[in-house]
Amino acid sequence: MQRPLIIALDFKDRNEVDEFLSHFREEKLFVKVGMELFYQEGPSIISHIKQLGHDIFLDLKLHDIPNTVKQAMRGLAKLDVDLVNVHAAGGKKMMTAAIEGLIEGTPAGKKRPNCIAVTQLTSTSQEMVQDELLIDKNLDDVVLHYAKLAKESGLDGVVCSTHEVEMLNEKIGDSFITVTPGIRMKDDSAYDQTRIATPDQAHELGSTAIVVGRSITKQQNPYEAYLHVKKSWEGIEG
Ligand SMILES: O=C(O)c1cc(=O)[nH]c(=O)n1[C@@H]1O[C@H](COP(=O)(O)O)[C@@H](O)[C@H]1O
Repeated sequence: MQRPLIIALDFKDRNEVDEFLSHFREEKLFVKVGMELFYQEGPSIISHIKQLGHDIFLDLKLHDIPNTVKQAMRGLAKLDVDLVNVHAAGGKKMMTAAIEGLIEGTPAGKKRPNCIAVTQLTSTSQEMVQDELLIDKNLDDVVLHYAKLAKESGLDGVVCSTHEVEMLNEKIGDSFITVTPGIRMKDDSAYDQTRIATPDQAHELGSTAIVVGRSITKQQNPYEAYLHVKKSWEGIEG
């Protein structure tokens, strides 16, 4: 992966997507389709965006018994997306099954989508890990453990916060993909995110890719906001 800036298309329908993408003229983008949009529009939204020439991260965060995840991934592999994900909390058997499903479902001659595992959501704090998930460990240790499980299961990388990237690059190696949401420009509201960072911090710390939603999509001028985030991510501006 060439260190993409992934825009989260967290919109309610195709009309909102088209309106948003109309600001971008000829630019080739890497976009993320998540639950909000996919549950409403279904697979046709993927072919629609593909026809426009953009790369796609299909973010459905699969988390179920191994067989269900395997069969679901067989289907998703046929959609010709570039990146999919699961929750690492589903365990090694589930993650291995996800890869098997992707391999089986990928049409001959095509490359299977990369598959990454969510370690701990960027909305999760140390307090939540202890008080709600009842995991009596440091959040960093939990992220590292889940990342190791993902690696052992044959996945291509993880979703984590920017704050864990240096540790993962050091302990697992920087060819393991780290996709980091929770990205905010300096003065933006964090909203529901907890472990946040600016794009230039993500650049400095070595994220493979950043995922940016509201700091672009909810701005008055999304194209300007995108250019601003992009410069920061490329280390050109803070
Ligand atoms: O898998 C994800 O993309 C994801 C994982 C995670 O830990 N945190 C997280 O925010 N995301 C997604 O990244 C996007 C972040 O959006 P903003 O908070 O608006 O920038 C949303 O679409 C989330 O679903």
